[in-house]
Amino acid sequence: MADSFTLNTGVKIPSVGLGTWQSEPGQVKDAVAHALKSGYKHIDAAFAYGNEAEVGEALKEAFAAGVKREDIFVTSKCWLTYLRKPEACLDESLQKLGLDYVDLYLMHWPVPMNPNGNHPMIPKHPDGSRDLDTEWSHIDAWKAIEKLPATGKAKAIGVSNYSKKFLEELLPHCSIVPAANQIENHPYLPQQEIVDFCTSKGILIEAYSPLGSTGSPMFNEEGVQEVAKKHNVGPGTVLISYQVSKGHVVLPKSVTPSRIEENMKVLKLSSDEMESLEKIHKTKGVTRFVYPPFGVKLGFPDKD
Ligand SMILES: NC(=O)C1=CN([C@@H]2O[C@H](COP(=O)(O)OP(=O)(O)OC[C@H]3O[C@@H](n4cnc5c(N)ncnc54)[C@H](OP(=O)(O)O)[C@@H]3O)[C@@H](O)[C@H]2O)C=CC1
Ligand SMILES: O=C[C@H](O)[C@@H](O)[C@@H](O)[C@H](O)C(=O)O
Repeated sequence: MADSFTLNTGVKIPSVGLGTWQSEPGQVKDAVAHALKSGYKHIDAAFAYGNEAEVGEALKEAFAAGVKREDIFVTSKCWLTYLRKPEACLDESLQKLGLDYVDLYLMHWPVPMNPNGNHPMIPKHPDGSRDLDTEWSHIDAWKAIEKLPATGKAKAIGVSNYSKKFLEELLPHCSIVPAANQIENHPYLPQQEIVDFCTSKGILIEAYSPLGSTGSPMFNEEGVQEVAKKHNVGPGTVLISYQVSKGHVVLPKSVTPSRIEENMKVLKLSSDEMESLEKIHKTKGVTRFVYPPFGVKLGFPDKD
């Protein structure tokens, strides 16, 4: 199975990366340290996760112990209240991570939010709805992000949570085609439409919430369990291997040492097994586990 894929910049990206969303301060440093000791070469971080300083502590210790910066692939993401000035968000992330550059920098969602609202991260209107920056489009945001590779602070740039509809809007305006689109992906949400579109444009898919997010609900799916039984592995290994078999980077999150190790295991699944996993959503229905209430249509067929 592929240990890495190649971005449209020509740079390799390790196929499995450690997720860090909701990895609590007090736990995330140990999780990243354990992952790096166990052989992970890829960490998925974000400004919005509020834990990049601890991720940075683990990286710093690993580098001091002999791990080379150039052997680790680090992703961060520009938060939505910074989409008018992404370099400022990147600078804050770099400072916290203790790095001079990230390997990949993503627009977290194509939804600019008011940078001068009542909260630095999730500004809201008095009625509780999210306070969006309606004068700044996701295309304006991408144009600002396109300036970052020239600074040397982001080796590659990409997007996250882009539907086919939004990418079709964006691509005609791009000087740099996004290197990746990080989207939710698992057998209840294969998103084949956006996957095929990205593949046709040379945009690599990164699968987030591959286990179904918090509490790994996809572990309960019988179709996944059946394949797991055949290989005498846990359902997580099947869910992770499913993504790598599809040519996707996969980003399982865990703060539990044994799970962090388990999640590195990638199996070759047969075409029959892949077919059975691909079919699950047709009978069990489509489920999207991560969909914040932005109050805008993001163009995903299951949400329109
Ligand atoms: N771009 C975006 O908008 C988004 C990006 N992401 C990225 O993708 C990553 C992964 O997605 P996420 O939503 O965190 O969810 P995951 O699908 O990775 O599931 C994480 C959950 O599964 C549990 N778990 C992990 N491994 C195992 C295992 N082997 N056995 C049993 N349980 C397990 C974890 O528990 P525990 O930690 O307690 O072990 C946690 O509760 C994120 O951390 C983030 O980096 C995620 C969502 C949105
Ligand atoms: O990466 C993880 C997710 O996208 C997360 O950052 C968002 O869902 C955020 O909590 C929000 O409410 O908008």
